[in-house]
Amino acid sequence: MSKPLLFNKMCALGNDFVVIDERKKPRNWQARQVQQICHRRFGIGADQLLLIRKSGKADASMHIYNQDGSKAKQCGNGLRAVASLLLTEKGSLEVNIEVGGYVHRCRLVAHDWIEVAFPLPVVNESQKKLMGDSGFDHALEVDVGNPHLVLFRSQHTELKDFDDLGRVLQTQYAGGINVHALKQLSKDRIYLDHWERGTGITPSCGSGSIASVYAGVSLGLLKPKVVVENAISNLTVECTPEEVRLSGVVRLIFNGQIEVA
Ligand SMILES: N[C@H](CCC[C@H](N)C(=O)O)C(=O)O
Repeated sequence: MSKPLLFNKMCALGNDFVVIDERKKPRNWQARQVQQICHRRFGIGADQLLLIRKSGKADASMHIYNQDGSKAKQCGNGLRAVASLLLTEKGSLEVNIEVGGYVHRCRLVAHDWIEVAFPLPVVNESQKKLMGDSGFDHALEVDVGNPHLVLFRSQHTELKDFDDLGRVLQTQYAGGINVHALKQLSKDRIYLDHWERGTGITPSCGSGSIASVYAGVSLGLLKPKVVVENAISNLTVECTPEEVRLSGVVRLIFNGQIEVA
């Protein structure tokens, strides 16, 4: 029998993570092992598995697997979760975490409120033919280190069959895409629904919130600082000329150990 792995179960507005510290000994993860850990009946249950590893240029690095075992290149809420653990460990107000070569500055704002800084995303008009009678006014593709499709819907259009739409869109993008439906409530407030690649519908998505606000700002629809309402609670996204800051609550739910076959 293999040695049990210690884990922390973290939650950021319903976007949930299993975090394993591999700074001493990284392991080679197989997709089925990730699926087992993230499974909501046969495992711990999570949208993503996050691995903390050593970094040559930051306090630590974060590596991400989606619930289906695929690798992800970025995870904004996950970064806030890992930052929260490292901030407690370090007993400081700031920690630097590397993801895919970029070093993110992560800050403790208040008790369980964590802010992380991201480089400016890259925005492109979507060339896909999904507007038609879909009820969306606009679609932008946004790269936040991982790929996002931001769909702008009018205040009065009901969001129908979002799970089906998310699934269909995966077939239109090589490698899949994270999908967000944005409802603008005012110049500094939006509501977001999220469909994450490798996971499906989830109540919140940090990189998706950054992508959505940045897309809205680049269209001139939003102010640089926006409250993002999600199904459960709110995040704040602030765009400056140099970076985008994502902040909100993140909580440690429980910790334990699991055997991975
Ligand atoms: N939950 C994450 C996003 C996971 C993205 C992943 N599904 C991908 O394949 O890019 C967040 O808070 O940013």
